[in-house]
Amino acid sequence: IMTGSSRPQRMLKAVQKNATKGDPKSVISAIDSYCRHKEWAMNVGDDKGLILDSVLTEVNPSTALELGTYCGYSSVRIARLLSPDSKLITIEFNPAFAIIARQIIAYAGLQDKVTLVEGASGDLIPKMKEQFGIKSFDFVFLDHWKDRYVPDTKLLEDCGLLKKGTVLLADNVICPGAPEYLQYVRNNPRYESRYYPSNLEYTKVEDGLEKSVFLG
Ligand SMILES: Nc1ncnc2c1ncn2[C@@H]1O[C@H](Cn2cc(CNC(=O)c3cc([N+](=O)[O-])cc(O)c3O)nn2)[C@@H](O)[C@H]1O
Ligand SMILES: [Mg+2]
Repeated sequence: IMTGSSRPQRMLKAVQKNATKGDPKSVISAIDSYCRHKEWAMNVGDDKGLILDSVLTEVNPSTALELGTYCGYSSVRIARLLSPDSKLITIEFNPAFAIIARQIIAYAGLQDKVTLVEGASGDLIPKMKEQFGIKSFDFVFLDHWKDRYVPDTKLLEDCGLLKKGTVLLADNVICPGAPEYLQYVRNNPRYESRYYPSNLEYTKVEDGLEKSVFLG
């Protein structure tokens, strides 16, 4: 049996202790402060989070997809910026993480804007149209296993879930790195790609986000 708390459980405790219920901004800063000062965790973080915010504000998506929920930090960052009738679908296959993410998303008061689906992205993407009535996504945030970025991007294309102008934003393209993904989107006439330099969450290590616009 597993005893003691997990890192995600401690992160949730920090939110419950330091954030204000229904206030997404306070949830974000509670997690950032905990992960910067107490215990590192693989959230996109505050530095790259500002880039995520600015791309989201520019795109203003009606339907957004996130691959790799983890504890819900970026789900909260994304959902807080969505306009009233817009939705975020976030896919997470680790049930222990999903339980925590649901609580953190609910603590921020964003449960009505976020649908967390448990399972592997490769299995769930083909079900998006029929199960969730999605025609196409306006925005996709990739933050799951780095070797799934290319296959899942191809799957989104093949399932007709990308339309002209859909923006893909990929985390960790430098650290831990997603070299095949950079190769794929940068040498592909169907994408217009741009790199946003930053640093790995809560560290001075170089990392960044790759923004790729699907040209149809
Ligand atoms: N195919 C998949 N489908 C659904 N969920 C998935 C899938 N692969 C991983 N996940 C989930 O993403 C969550 C978070 N996650 C992300 C990664 C990959 N990301 C990293 O490994 C990472 C690693 C560092 N790092 O090591 O410095 C920094 C980061 O920002 C990262 O995103 N592994 N688990 C986990 O809960 C996992 O179950
Ligand atoms: Mg990441």
